[in-house]
Amino acid sequence: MTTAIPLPGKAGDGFDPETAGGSATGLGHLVRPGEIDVSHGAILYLEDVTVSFDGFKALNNLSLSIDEGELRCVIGPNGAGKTTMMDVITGKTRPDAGKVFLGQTIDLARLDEPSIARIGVGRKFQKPTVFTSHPVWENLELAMKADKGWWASLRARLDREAQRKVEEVLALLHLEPEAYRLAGDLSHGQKQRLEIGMLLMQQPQLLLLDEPVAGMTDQETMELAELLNRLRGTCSMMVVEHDMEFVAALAGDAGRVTVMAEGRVLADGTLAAVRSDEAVIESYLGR
Ligand SMILES: Nc1ncnc2c1ncn2[C@@H]1O[C@H](COP(=O)(O)OP(=O)(O)OP(=O)(O)O)[C@@H](O)[C@H]1O
Repeated sequence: MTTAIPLPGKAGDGFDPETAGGSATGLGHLVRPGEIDVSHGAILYLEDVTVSFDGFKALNNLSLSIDEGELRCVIGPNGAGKTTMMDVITGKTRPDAGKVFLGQTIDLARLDEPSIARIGVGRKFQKPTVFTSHPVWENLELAMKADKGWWASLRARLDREAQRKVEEVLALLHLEPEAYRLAGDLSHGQKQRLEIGMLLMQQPQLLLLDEPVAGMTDQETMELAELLNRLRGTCSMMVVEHDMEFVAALAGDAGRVTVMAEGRVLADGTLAAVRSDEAVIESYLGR
């Protein structure tokens, strides 16, 4: 199955099918703009990824894959390499070795940060970054317009399309009553939800969330868990988090949780399985 995504696909936009696609990787065919090949089920595939900082291996032969539509929680002690992994996926850090693929054919290790964002990988950092002096709805509209290369030529369509999309995302975020408030006046939890909404405006295929509930109240934490659960099926997600209540609300009984330690996967399975894993108890969760 292939999934259509809005790609700019024009000269000079940083996306190069020759280097992104199959001819460069030996996978047999080129990636056409607008498609992510998830025919083997995986939206993200990392194999033996290593990143060294002055000889220290922040990632040490890290291998993992995420299925299309999956919501994967990643946990692990400080310094396990979770942020470095996200840096590699988003093109912020180049791996010294290993494979990093979006779908079957898009070699992320060969693309720069803006190109990776544009082909559908959205990233949410820990701190919310919203346009505080603009109303909530305008933050969403601006996020859509930020994808300027593609939209500029579709200006007439943009207004209708943007309005529909803003309304849809506001409803999804449960921020309709706040639509006309300044983003700077929102609570911390609402700002975090708004920023996720800004990423959704760009229709990501894969959303990476780095410790999204840090600093949130319990209620805000559960509201965010509900939002991410509502997003299931619309995009694949990887959530790095230390808050185990939040992880439990996302993973449920059957969801897969990956535990990282020392730059690699220490354990992987249901939350109950990793919680009872001796190595995980030893290195992270404690008794
Ligand atoms: N730019 C860098 N230069 C040197 N060392 C780095 C750099 N970035 C990360 N590291 C080191 O790599 C290791 C992994 O860091 P990383 O931030 O990826 O871990 P983490 O699992 O995200 O931790 P936390 O849960 O605290 O956010 C750490 O020991 C960190 O000090």
